[in-house]
Amino acid sequence: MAIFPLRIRDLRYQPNGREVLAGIDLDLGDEGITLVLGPNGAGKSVLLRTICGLIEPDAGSMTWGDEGIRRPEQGVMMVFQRPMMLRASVRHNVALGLKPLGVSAAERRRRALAMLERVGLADRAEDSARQLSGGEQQRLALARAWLTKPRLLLLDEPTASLDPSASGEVERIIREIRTDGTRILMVTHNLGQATRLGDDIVFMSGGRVREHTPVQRFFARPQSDEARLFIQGELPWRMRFHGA
Ligand SMILES: Nc1ncnc2c1ncn2[C@@H]1O[C@H](COP(=O)(O)OP(=O)(O)OP(=O)(O)O)[C@@H](O)[C@H]1O
Repeated sequence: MAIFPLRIRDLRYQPNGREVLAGIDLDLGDEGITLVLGPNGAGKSVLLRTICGLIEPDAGSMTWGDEGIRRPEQGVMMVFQRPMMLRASVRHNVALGLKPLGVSAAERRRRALAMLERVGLADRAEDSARQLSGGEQQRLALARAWLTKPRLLLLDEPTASLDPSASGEVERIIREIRTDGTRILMVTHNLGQATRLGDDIVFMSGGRVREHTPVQRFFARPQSDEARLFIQGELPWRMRFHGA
């Protein structure tokens, strides 16, 4: 079942009256990597969690595909900045996502090992997942999501605490996942990474989407003063937290 285009209209999340999402409008087609940029507290993580179904919005609509499905039953996965690792081997942790899909144990093992090859963790397959470094855990989490062949993958700052080499490895895997046909929506604070990976940029502040433009245009000719100041690293704090 087609889940794109995803159409988000006037989406609001207001816990205790606080406007965390203040009327999000966003359209996502079925291809590419969209990077979500914006200052701390803009609502980027909350938007991803809402799209994933982890947060119930207070108002607005989110419809998937031309049939306007309210929530797809499968095909949407999210990887967090600090991924959850079961107290089990790397291989078991990767195979985890296949269990609910009814894949046999032998096939889960085969596919998990093949996937570990692709993310450069084959030699760690039988090690404890919790002993992996931060970068390796992030690769494991990407492998776990990728194995389920999601249509949409939501990534919340996947390289936030990684060194440049580990970040580069994660970026390579993200590109491969995209080439494999998965649509990606990813939050980052790394503007270099946004230019390397992104097809388009969603710029958020104050719980709203201020711009949604192709990556080159965003950096060459930002439409709003806020985006221009953000790119220059000069967005004043009051705009960061309260919107324009
Ligand atoms: N359940 C909640 N109840 C109240 N406030 C919340 C809740 N969830 C998030 N917030 C607040 O909403 C704001 C937006 O949070 P969010 O984590 O989405 O920001 P962000 O843009 O991802 O920021 P950062 O770049 O720092 O990760 C924050 O001020 C956060 O404290």
